[in-house]
Amino acid sequence: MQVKNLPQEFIEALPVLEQIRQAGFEAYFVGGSVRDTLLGLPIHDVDIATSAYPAEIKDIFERTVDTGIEHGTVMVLDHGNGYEITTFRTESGYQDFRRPDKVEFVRSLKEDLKRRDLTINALALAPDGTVIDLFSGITDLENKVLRAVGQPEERFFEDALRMMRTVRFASQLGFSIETDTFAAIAKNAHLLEKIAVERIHVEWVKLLLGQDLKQGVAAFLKTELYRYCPGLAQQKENLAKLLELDEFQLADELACWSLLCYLCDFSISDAKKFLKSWKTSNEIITEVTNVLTLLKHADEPTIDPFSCYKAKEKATQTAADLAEILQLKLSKETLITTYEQLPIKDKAQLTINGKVLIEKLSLKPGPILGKVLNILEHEVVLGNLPNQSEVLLQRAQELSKD
Ligand SMILES: Nc1ccn([C@@H]2O[C@H](COP(=O)(O)OP(=O)(O)OP(=O)(O)O)[C@@H](O)[C@H]2O)c(=O)n1
Ligand SMILES: [Mg+2]
Repeated sequence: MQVKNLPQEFIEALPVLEQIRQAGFEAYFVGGSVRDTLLGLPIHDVDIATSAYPAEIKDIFERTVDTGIEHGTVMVLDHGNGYEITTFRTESGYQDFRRPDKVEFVRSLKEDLKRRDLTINALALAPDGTVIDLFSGITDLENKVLRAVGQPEERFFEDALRMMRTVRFASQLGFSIETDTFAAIAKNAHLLEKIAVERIHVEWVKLLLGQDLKQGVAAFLKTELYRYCPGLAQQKENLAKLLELDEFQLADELACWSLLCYLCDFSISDAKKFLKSWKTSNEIITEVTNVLTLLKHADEPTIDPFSCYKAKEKATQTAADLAEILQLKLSKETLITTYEQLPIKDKAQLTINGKVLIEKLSLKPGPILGKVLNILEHEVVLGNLPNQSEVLLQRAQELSKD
């Protein structure tokens, strides 16, 4: 097969491949960018593989950085963008199911491709556009099949994360998993326990953001990979609720975690523990908490404006999107409109503040002042008082006397 029009990202990298070839070595584009090009999808990282050893690459180019020299990866800076160039390699002795005991550099493209995870990821693209397809990856792309290269179990023993990658691709691409590959995942799902949660996290979020999430989730459940993910072992039925929903597409990581926590019916403190076990960022934990607090009103037709004010824009938008996906009684429109109609979105927008109250009303800093400000904020947010300084000062005066 021949790719006629190379994507711009590849065209820009051609001088790098050309320079390696002129030095007498082979060089190809490999990995996800080749797969995505053949699928007509945008590409995000350009990986280059070569028969030249790292030391040889460093001789060929002037500006290089040892970004992953022990795996055979050198970054070349000579041609504008930085390009990661990895020497063809084979690996052996995966005693811990995640890293090879030994990486060996080789001169043969075939040796390199045959230790890659899936046939659709084991394609190489030559600078002239020729696709090197040694494992029928193109047929699998056409048939929308995810098939491990060679013996599936061997590939998953090499790196157990590949099992999560496979279900992630099922979701991203809407492909089905070939029978033997599927059976090998089901048999070895427990090996996922050997994998760092940070790596599983990346795949899990990509799975949930996939356009064919149901396909990915169905495989995740059926292979029982879920049993070896943090906090999900007891959640089979709740996860299966994802399969019952109408078609939907999640917007971002916050939506993913919020939806999960909601479907699992986690309390705020359970949700925090769950998210911590996945090592999500503190920002995600805070925002998910805000979304779940809003969704406590899921069965009510309206929501009080102060709840939206407290949750802020991002969480309200996310709760609104989930309200639509879950077809809650509390509708998307209600959440959005309630937020948009807030007289103020932030305390800083109040026409008075502590300093003003101290100056104009001779109030003293302390709990009373704080309480007065809170009441004013509340009443302005609820629309009970206009956000006008004279009105607020007058009300503050009354309140401070109480
Ligand atoms: N556990 C892994 C990770 C990666 N690869 C190989 O390395 C390539 C690049 O890996 P990576 O960028 O992590 O994944 P992509 O397949 O490119 O997917 P994405 O589009 O998400 O980057 C893969 O295509 C595959 O050939 C592999 O065999 N096993
Ligand atoms: Mg990639």
